[in-house]
Amino acid sequence: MTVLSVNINKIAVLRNSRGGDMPSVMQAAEACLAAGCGGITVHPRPDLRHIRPEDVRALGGLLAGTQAEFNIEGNPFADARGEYPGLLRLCAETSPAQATLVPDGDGQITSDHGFDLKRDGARLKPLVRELKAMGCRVSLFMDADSDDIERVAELGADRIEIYTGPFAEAFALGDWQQALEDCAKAAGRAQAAGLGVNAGHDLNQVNLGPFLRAVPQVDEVSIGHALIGEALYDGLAPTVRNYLAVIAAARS
Ligand SMILES: CC(=O)[C@@H](O)[C@H](O)COP(=O)(O)O
Ligand SMILES: NCC(=O)COP(=O)(O)O
Repeated sequence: MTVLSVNINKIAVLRNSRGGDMPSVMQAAEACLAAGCGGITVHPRPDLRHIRPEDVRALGGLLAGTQAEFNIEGNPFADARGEYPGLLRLCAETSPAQATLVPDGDGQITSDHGFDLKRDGARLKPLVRELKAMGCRVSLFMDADSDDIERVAELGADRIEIYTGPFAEAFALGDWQQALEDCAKAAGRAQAAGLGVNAGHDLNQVNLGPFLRAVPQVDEVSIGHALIGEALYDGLAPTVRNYLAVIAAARS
């Protein structure tokens, strides 16, 4: 069954807008876990606009006592600049089940592209090795139409995360067959190369079912923006359960 990992960045955005601890990132994670999600995802960024290092550490402690997976996403190159306790240091401190490396620029509003491994492969390789030595599964954020999928395995990583933003955008416009085919092809190539397949970005309760039916290899979806938005109307636990029902229906 495809695992649902809930990205709780947006809980932190709301909290940070006032300071204090309302809404609580920890309470939100506990509610998602109690509702049956299989993991919690966070994507700390150097500007600390949402999830902060202390959140990552506290979540690491919470997740360590459960069967659920902790997935930390982020740009591993920010560590080298020493500006904040970046992805590798946070992984060393919290031992997540999975580290997902994403080639974000610091100023980006959100992630909008996967790795170009011809450019970044050589400097990613030692970082992948370092994370694997910590015991993390390593996933690389990749565009669905990338011609570098097999290279992910050569770098020693375990999975790709397909960047589903273009599919979600095409779906909203009602013309999504090509984007979906690109995702299905990327998943097939990853599987043939011995890699697992994750997917995420702008997935929601409407586009998730068609996506999963077309891409049967998907091990995990990480979903945040839409899920937290929908939870404002329906509640966090019912919304998580709605996503689990979409996944179960697509996999039945
Ligand atoms: C890699 C990815 O698609 C997500 O991690 C997404 O970028 C969430 O980060 P934000 O909440 O900062 O948009
Ligand atoms: N890896 C994708 C993720 O964690 C959530 O992305 P989004 O649902 O907030 O767009």
